[in-house]
Amino acid sequence: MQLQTNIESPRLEIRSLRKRFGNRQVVDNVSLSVQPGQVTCLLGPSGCGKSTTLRMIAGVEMQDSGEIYVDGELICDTVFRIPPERRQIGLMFQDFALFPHMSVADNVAFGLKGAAGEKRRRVEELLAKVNLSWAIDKFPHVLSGGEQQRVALARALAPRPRIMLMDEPFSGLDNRLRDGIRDETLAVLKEEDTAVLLVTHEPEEAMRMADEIALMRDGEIVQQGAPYNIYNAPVDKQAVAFFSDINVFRSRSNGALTETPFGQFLTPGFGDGEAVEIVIRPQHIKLDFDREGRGPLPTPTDGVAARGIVKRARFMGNESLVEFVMDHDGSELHVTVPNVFLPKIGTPLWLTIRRDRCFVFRAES
Ligand SMILES: Nc1ncnc2c1ncn2[C@@H]1O[C@H](COP(=O)(O)OP(=O)(O)OP(=O)(O)O)[C@@H](O)[C@H]1O
Repeated sequence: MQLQTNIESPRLEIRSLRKRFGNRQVVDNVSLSVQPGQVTCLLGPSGCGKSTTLRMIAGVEMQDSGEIYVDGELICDTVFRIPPERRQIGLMFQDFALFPHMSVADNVAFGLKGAAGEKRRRVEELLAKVNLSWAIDKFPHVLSGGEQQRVALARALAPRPRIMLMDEPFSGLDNRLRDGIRDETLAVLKEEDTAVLLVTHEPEEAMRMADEIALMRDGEIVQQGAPYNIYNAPVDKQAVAFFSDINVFRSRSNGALTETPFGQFLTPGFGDGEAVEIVIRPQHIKLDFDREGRGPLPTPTDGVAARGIVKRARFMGNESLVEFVMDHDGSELHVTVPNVFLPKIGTPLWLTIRRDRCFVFRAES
């Protein structure tokens, strides 16, 4: 059956999907949509319900409630259900397993219907797109991991799926290969105008691949938006921490202001005495030298400087990580500095925090 296309609607739309295993709500009220040629990443820690969401869309798992639409057509709710093989959805998983006894051409042609000549043309077209025309008559075992992955992509795309569901598709690959394959895969998927829902637990992968990120936690989508917004306007402390190491200062609001060793922060909307957490990433703390017990003068953008003593400094490749014990309360702060900066243990330095890069949250109980 050919599903009808409704131009107005997203290519994929899921509404309020829920799934429970035993007494655990594994997917809880998940809604999202993906447009053609767009990549949405479901990003979250292991066990948060990403794969279960994908399996419901693929049709291999039934939701307890909620609906799935493709181009505006209902393909599944709790009563009506189009079987998986008729959903025009392509799948790619980490263990993509090509058929070992079939040539590359036969692997790619596997899901294709129609005349032999037509099938051959589609196979050739896709192998050219993934730069594997030379491998058309080879068998999978003579190809590298990255090449096999590209064959798997060609195979999944061959029947022109309207949607591609990818579950950690690159995690089996060597680190050095991964970036190149991700970029090539993305280019081919965009060219084919496929809507992609990609599951990953790696923030770097989501930032690299996604037009939109849906951040998932305990079965729920806690934030959804462009990578830039998710990174720069996180909804809570955990959302900041998912993308990088964090520093947290705790204080209490008073008269819409919160005092910290780094100066005052505006905290409108917080009640008097309410606990506040100010969160900053290590790369947004600036360092300055100690001038006989004094630091730099306060500025409106950086607030007041506070002194810390170097506890440890390590070179990490692109940056150096310096750990401080702060004079004011003995707390530890982590700071990253580009390139090589390895002050001796015990060196006093002054820290200022970029106020525009701080996130102010209600303290979690
Ligand atoms: N068929 C099942 N029966 C019972 N529990 C299940 C089943 N499938 C998944 N779960 C549980 O549901 C939770 C979510 O699993 P899911 O695979 O969706 O998470 P995930 O976010 O994709 O994690 P991972 O990245 O580790 O695969 C897990 O705790 C898992 O053990």
